[in-house]
Amino acid sequence: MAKIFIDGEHGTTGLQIRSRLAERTDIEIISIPEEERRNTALREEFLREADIAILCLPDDGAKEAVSMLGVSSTTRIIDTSTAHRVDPDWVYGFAESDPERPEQIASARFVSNPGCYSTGAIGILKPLVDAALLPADYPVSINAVSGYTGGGKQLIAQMEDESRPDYLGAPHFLYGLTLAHKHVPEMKIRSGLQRTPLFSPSVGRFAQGMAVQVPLHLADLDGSPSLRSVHEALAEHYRGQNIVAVVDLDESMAIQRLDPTSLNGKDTMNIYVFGSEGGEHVNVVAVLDNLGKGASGAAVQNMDLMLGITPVD
Ligand SMILES: NC(=O)C1=CN([C@@H]2O[C@H](COP(=O)(O)OP(=O)(O)OC[C@H]3O[C@@H](n4cnc5c(N)ncnc54)[C@H](OP(=O)(O)O)[C@@H]3O)[C@@H](O)[C@H]2O)C=CC1
Ligand SMILES: CC(=O)N[C@@H](CCC(=O)OP(=O)(O)O)C(=O)O
Repeated sequence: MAKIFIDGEHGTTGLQIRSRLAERTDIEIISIPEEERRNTALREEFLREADIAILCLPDDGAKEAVSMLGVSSTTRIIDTSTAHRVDPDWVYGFAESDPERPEQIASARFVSNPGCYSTGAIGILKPLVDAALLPADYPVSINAVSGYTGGGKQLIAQMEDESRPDYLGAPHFLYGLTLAHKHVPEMKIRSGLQRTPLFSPSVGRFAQGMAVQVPLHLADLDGSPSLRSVHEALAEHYRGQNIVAVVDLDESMAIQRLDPTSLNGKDTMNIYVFGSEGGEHVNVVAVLDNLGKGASGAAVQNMDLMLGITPVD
């Protein structure tokens, strides 16, 4: 039976992976006690013992775990941090990106789990670049709102604990205001863009959930496609899998308000195409749970692919 070690299992992403694996009898979880979570010697022992280590640590902790294992170890790694997401030696673990990706993940030693915002943005942008609709030098803007668990234990405490001196009382705040968020290189490279996208993130006073919007000028896309052509390209890309759904165009057209928490607790993502027939613009929006397809759900999906396990519904 494959041994799984979640390094950082007592953090936000780690706990969610743990709960997804709680009922599984086809794998063995090797678990570090919470009070020993920063015991480097014990972590190294568990990292070496595991068949797959899932790193749920900040970037520096993830890099440290990889270097502790060294090249001779056979432990396979899924890293949920940003540390290896544009590293060419790591397989980017977005299984729905292209037809070859599930097999590449299945045979990889090193898999980098996509970021939460990046899953929404790349999930919209890459299929449009691949379909030769979105020019790689298009000046893309990405606007997003995340639930506050996206900021891990630190932001959760700041949003929930009113007694803290750094308590954040805002119902919604913008950040990344200089457009230099750490996810930008990942979004650019993994979407196949040549021009750096403008990314404007924000956080709302809700724990989980996320909406990522990419508004586009139809006339500046290759071939000036219609709204329906953009929808069809996305629907075609995601045909034949059950994680990313491209919502029916007429159904999308009827939506007036979109709730970023609508997929909470699920490991799937919805993509909506908005606009008016014959209009100038298309607004493509992804909704996901930042801790589902945006992190822990995707990590479990990648683990199953690496173990050759087909999940049962
Ligand atoms: N939250 C989210 O929505 C998403 C998070 N991610 C990524 O997942 C990773 C983990 O994030 P998240 O779960 O939110 O963070 P948390 O801060 O909630 O949890 C991190 C955990 O790792 C522990 N830890 C930190 N540094 C070390 C270290 N050097 N050695 C051992 N343990 C350590 C922390 O312990 P302690 O309590 O002592 O600090 C904590 O238990 C990050 O890289 C993040 O970018 C990815 C996608 C979405
Ligand atoms: C709301 C919030 O603070 N979000 C985090 C990103 C979430 C995260 O941890 O980043 P990854 O998904 O790439 O790992 C941030 O902006 O830094």
